[in-house]
Amino acid sequence: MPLPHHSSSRSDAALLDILTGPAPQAAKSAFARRDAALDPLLIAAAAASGPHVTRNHYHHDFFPGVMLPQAEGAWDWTKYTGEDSSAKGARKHLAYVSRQAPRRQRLGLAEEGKENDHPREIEPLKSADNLPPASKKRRPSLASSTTPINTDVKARPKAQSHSDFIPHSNSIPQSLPPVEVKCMARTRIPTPHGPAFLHLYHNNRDSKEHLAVVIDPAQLSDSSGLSSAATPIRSRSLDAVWSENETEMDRIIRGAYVGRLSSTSKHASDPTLQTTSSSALKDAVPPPIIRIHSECFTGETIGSMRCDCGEQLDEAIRQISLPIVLPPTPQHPSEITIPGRGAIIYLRQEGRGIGLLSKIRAYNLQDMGHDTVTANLMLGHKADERGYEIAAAILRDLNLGTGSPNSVSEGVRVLTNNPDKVEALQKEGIQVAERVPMIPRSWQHRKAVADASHMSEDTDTRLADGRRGPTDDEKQAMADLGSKTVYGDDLDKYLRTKILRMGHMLPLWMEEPDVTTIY
Ligand SMILES: Nc1nc2c(ncn2[C@@H]2O[C@H](COP(=O)(O)OP(=O)(O)OP(=O)(O)O)[C@@H](O)[C@H]2O)c(=O)[nH]1
Repeated sequence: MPLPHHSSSRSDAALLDILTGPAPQAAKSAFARRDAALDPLLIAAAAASGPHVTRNHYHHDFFPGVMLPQAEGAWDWTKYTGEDSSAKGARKHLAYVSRQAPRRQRLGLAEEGKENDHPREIEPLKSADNLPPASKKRRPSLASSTTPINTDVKARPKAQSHSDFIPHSNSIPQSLPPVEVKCMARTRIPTPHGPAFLHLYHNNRDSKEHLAVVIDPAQLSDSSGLSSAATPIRSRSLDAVWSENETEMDRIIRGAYVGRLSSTSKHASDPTLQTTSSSALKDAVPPPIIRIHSECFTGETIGSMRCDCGEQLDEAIRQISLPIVLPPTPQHPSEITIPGRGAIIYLRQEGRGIGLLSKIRAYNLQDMGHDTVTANLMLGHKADERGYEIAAAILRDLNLGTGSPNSVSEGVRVLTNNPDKVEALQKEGIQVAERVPMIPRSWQHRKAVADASHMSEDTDTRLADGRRGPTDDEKQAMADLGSKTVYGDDLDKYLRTKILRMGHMLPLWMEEPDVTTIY
């Protein structure tokens, strides 16, 4: 059957003629034409119209097929010798020109702004389609907060306070709207430590998809949570009604359901239902553990042993999932064990907010003898460019640590060694009941081995010699505690700098005569 002759195909053909046909005489004087078989500007335009590329992706300069000799129209790079065929013996100088605007311009950075402090340029959230009406209760003032806190901030080294490097939230330009977050989707993720529920968030501050990993047995319960020992951790924005036309299936597909989703069980959540636990055990349940975790491609994806980020993420899921033993009470004379619960807020802040490209450059500086702080400063970055306003907004959306009557708990326990995270959350009105230290696994293993065998003489000698590789006993202990354990000189240097220059609240075990005192 002959194809219908559409006007669009005529205009396409005309466009093709203009692009590839002989240059008309009139145009010659006005514009210089580019009639090369492969016009680099056209290729650049095609590449630029591809999927959105953020500065944290590694696609810059990617032109599909150009490097492949077999690709149609591609330059055969296997024939490239570096010699200029037109000028015998002369070396061809290929100018490399970056197509990226200067970093500040690309990010729209205010002179002293942080990575997360820029208004989102793409599809900003409208408050109308975002959150259900927030509680009228005012956020508790920090000054009036009486919650005991074990942050031990005073113990931070005086020599180089980390807060010198991190701008505080009051440095955010006044013109920025308050942070709003919306949970776009949620799903169940089985992990080696038990089930978790991944929540994906959009926000009005940056164009990154930040995440929350929620661990809470109530996520699998079909009931509203009234009967469970603790109030369930649920996202207000996810459970809200998004539109009048939204069907039950729409809600379920985006994750607004209760219980375990299966072919026979599909129950959309009911945003009007009260989810606060009425259990007598409620007050005995300790505050949930939360961790604010920054993305680290190298540590989490390729198992880099330069940092402990990969193991920290795994360790956080493990610790939050640990069962909680409730002590006996007059109402419940015997111990009760309930599953662990809490959340990890996973922020897309690669390299403490400087991005993967800069972090890779920083690693090269570190290999040349500079520490992680100096390397950042040498590249024109701050030691730490992270902000935690979005993390606090996600915690508020999950009703964690807000202190409001329907809050999951009065406060939260924060799994971190970084005092700045604690301070930042408190400034945002999150009630921090306690800081839980993150002990590097290699230290935990040494402690475990020391406890078990009182340290073999061999290990004592090894430590006295300043060597830090694990013995066979320690390796066995590592296998018991989890396989993703990192150790080595690079990591030791990194941890040392975090303690000495960034104020991280960990004892400097390398200089402890007795390693059993690392706690
Ligand atoms: N710039 C830079 N970033 C790094 C380096 N090593 C790890 N990171 C990043 O640091 C972030 C994790 O920060 P950490 O300092 O390990 O931990 P923290 O989150 O501040 O503190 P904790 O809560 O105690 O773990 C991730 O985004 C990593 O990509 C490094 O050498 N240079």
